[in-house]
Amino acid sequence: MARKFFVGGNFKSNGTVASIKSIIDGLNNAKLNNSVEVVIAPPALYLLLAKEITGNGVDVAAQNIYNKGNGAYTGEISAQQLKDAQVHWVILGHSERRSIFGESDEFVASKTKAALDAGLSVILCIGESLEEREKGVTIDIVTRQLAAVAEQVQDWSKIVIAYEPVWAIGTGKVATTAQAQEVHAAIRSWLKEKVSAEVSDATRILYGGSVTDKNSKDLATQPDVDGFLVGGASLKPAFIDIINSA
Ligand SMILES: O=C(CO)COP(=O)(O)O
Repeated sequence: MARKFFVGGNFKSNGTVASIKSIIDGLNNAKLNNSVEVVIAPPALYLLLAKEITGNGVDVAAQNIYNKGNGAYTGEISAQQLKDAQVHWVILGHSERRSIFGESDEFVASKTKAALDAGLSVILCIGESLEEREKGVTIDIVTRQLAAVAEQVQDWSKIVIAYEPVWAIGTGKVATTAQAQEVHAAIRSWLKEKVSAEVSDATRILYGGSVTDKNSKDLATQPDVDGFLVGGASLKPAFIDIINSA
């Protein structure tokens, strides 16, 4: 089955009203390949602004939710609130959430379940650290992260997986096309074995970690690379070339 190429822009905790308007203006005025699904994730404070001004077929994602509904959870945003604000996507399990904020595989899985239950679509991030790669346990780590989700989630139709090796995030050290393809293929086999052949075939698997307009074309040639989750370069005009590299 043909999987629609997907490019996400994770702005992380970057931007101002002015700079986010200017990035979105750039996207609105660009000629974007319409066979690519594009989703940008500004910081939560700017989601409504982004929703209001983003056009050109580009959608908007949050970078996180809490796993409970509305209630006494100071500082958190619920899946229901995103739904109410017509934000249809959320990034979950990003390595910065896992490592800086101590989110466990189970917690990420419970947030994924909460998001799906509310009708949101999820960009689910997984990936190994440098130490884990050097120990040769990359596939064990990513499949452990996926297995935690599979314990709480049956329907994978609204999940896009982003493989983001931690050692490649924000370091300028991009995975080689072979390294990316090897892990993406392993993720797809795992989905086939543990979920279903249909889900394995249909699920988009994005690569993330130092993607730029210089390396995106090569990475996009790999059979199991169905798009990108872009950090730093999503804040720059080069993001448009990355979108169009499919
Ligand atoms: O973490 C990332 C996207 O979620 C990748 O970040 P960089 O593209 O800045 O390496």
